[in-house]
Amino acid sequence: MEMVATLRATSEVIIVNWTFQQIGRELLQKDSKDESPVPDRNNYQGEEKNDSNFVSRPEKVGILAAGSVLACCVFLCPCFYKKRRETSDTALTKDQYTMDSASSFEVNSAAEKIPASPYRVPPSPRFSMSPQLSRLGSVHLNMSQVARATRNFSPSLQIGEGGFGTVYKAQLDNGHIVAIKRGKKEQFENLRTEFSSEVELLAKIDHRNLVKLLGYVDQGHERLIITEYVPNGTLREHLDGQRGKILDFNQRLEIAIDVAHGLTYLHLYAEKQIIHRDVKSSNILLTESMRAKVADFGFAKLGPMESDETHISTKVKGTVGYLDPEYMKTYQLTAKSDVYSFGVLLVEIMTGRRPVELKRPVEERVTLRWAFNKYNDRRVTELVDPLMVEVVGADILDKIFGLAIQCAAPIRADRPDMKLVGEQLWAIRADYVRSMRRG
Ligand SMILES: Nc1ncnc2c1ncn2[C@@H]1O[C@H](COP(=O)(O)OP(=O)(O)OP(=O)(O)O)[C@@H](O)[C@H]1O
Repeated sequence: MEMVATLRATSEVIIVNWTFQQIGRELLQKDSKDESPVPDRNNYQGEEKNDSNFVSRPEKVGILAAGSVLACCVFLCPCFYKKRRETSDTALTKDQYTMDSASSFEVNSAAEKIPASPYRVPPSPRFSMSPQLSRLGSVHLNMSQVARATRNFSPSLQIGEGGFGTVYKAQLDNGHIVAIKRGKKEQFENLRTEFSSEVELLAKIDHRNLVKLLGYVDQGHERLIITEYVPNGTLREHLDGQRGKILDFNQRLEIAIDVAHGLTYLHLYAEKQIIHRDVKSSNILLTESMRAKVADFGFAKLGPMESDETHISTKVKGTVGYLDPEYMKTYQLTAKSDVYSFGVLLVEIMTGRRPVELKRPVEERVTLRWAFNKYNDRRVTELVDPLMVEVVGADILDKIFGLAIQCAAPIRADRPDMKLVGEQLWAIRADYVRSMRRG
């Protein structure tokens, strides 16, 4: 495929753990010495070396993740080492797709260089929203109204739990159903950034593929974010078969297109560019008609402000397994980091597999790498989620996996932008519909 033919794998990707950066580097360097060059099936100039940390499934953790990631690396490096020796003659870049641990995390690194913006909340011990923000959102509640709506934060109304806090389904006095995210009290100080980030960014966006902010409460020790309620669970739950009917191929394609549209809006059409930084299947919520909305802007960040700036330098945040290796290595964040995560997500949507599955045979544990191998061997039909009943033509699958792999290219310059990704997915869907009509 032409797009994939442009892939270049040239950077050495460094392990997640900055606290133990040096040790991690040494491990990886030792490991990577045994790596064979990795030509892609078309034109892959594989020199990429990557990190090798495994955990079983994505979950948000704090800075301690760095330590656990290193621990995983220490335990699992021998597996990689062995594997690489065993398969040194394969025509595949092992290291390119080894970004594999799966916890959300953040790491202190280079100083943040985001220019001041009228939307950013200045740090303050009491943490209050700017006057501008306090007028945003169409739902204005005080704490007693919130208590009524959530029946005093009744566990029976709890619909989820994340790094920021607990999410409740709530009914307002006017009958509207909303989701209320309540910040964890014990993380009061840590929440300041995440809360302000989420509120500021959500307040500025209005797109059918992005979860809408309706209001917020910042009172005493309460941090509450009120958003539209999206009733049909997360994409991950659907892929796991926890929500009844298994997603068919067309639904999966449409979900991918919706996510691409939501991200395109954030990157290109929002008042200021917004980089989500935590694109993953558990942050994609589905409506009853199976349309997708991107949620959870807790890690989102404004993109470069000046036209001559190519990136912002900032802490590494996100979920391991979906994290852009170039961002991890350089601390340089661009919209292409979301494109990388989207590539991982697209593989997940089509295969049903999480980015990292430790219970699999070693060569299948990193889903992206496994998919790349199959793609390279022209065996894409073996990648399709076995729960999906339809038979999809190899040509269509080839295009989808080719696009996903292009999105997850190790070098950001090789990744398409989200707008192009959406267009490509549309074209693939049109091909698919035509092929269905032909029977
Ligand atoms: N607007 C919403 N409508 C319906 N359900 C929601 C909504 N927002 C969140 N949820 C549910 O609550 C769960 C927790 O959401 P939250 O964004 O707090 O955490 P997360 O994304 O799962 O984890 P983390 O923030 O640690 O990455 C989601 O997985 C989802 O099931």
